Amino acid sequence: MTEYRLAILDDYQQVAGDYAPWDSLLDDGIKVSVFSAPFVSEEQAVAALAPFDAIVAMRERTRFPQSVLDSLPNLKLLVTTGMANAAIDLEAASDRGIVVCGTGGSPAAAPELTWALLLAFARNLPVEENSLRAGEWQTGVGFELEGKTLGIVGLGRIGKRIAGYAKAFGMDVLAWSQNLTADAARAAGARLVGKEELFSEADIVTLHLRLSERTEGIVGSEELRLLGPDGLLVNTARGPLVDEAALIRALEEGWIRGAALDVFDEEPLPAGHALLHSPRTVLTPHVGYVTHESYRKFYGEAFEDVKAWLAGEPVRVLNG
Ligand SMILES: NC(=O)c1ccc[n+]([C@@H]2O[C@H](COP(=O)([O-])OP(=O)(O)OC[C@H]3O[C@@H](n4cnc5c(N)ncnc54)[C@H](O)[C@@H]3O)[C@@H](O)[C@H]2O)c1
Ligand SMILES: O=C(O)[C@H](O)CO
Repeated sequence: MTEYRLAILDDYQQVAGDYAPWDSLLDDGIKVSVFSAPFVSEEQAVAALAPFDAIVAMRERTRFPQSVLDSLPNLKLLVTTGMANAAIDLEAASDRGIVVCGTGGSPAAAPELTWALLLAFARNLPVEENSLRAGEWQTGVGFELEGKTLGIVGLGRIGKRIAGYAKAFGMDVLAWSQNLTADAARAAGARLVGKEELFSEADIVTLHLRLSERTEGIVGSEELRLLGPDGLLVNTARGPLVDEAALIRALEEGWIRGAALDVFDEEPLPAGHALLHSPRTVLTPHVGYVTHESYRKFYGEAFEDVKAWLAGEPVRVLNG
């Protein structure tokens, strides 16, 4: 039996072992090593991962550009969680004959976190909780969602669910993205408007676009000024959709009421970062997908991918 080496990059919550019996792969001739700390540089990743034939990489923390892939001479299988991972150069992997696989995810995880952030901001939950623990009773005054207007930027899988939640809360729903049609917006319970109208009319704007050259920096000073001093920006999609310097300025100078954010330009968010100290932010550390249900899918299906690949059976190939 050929012996393979599998690396599991378990550098988020270190829970891979709770969701799949990795050690049992030894019976199939696979020796498993688990890495629980992130590789902060390409050099570190290459030095640690060069001996491995297969890698399971949790989301996008470890980057696999061409330079890294070309330096992993044994690599034949790369499994990422979810069906898209912008940190992997799929073309370079194909050129090297590396099979890249994905897994499903839990569709409710990110929408529910988005709604939790929105409600937490609206009702000052972090402030109320901190002050209660510090011995105070009732600190701020919140606002209600019913009757407010929500602007959704990107009406894909997550944006559509958010439109449904907003309707259930009695909100008016506007939507915009570069390729959204009026019919698709209507089918989701939203009204298609222009970008400018969305930012000027909405009380809350929530971003649900994929990040690409087309969408990077899609929210800048102009949009933040249109959102206005009562407006809230929510971003659980990707940090670079927003011009972060403009956002910091908007928060410092009160162009907007605040921002509820799960994603950032640089992750983990560096100590001392301006967003950490703003009284106008509610923040979570990129945990939109971090639920037992997601992890069961991520690791369970990654395990199945490895087993299927070993058996020469079809796998969920991303670069096929
Ligand atoms: N915070 C988290 O943990 C978390 C969890 C899951 C998803 N996300 C992010 O949420 C966002 C929305 O996810 P989704 O599953 O709804 O996405 P989706 O694939 O359904 O697409 C969402 C929107 O992005 C647009 N889009 C698709 N490909 C694009 C491209 N190449 N360039 C520009 N726009 C493109 C689509 O037209 C649509 O409007 C993504 O950025 C995703 O990475 C974050
Ligand atoms: O897009 C996703 O699946 C999450 O943001 C994790 O990277």
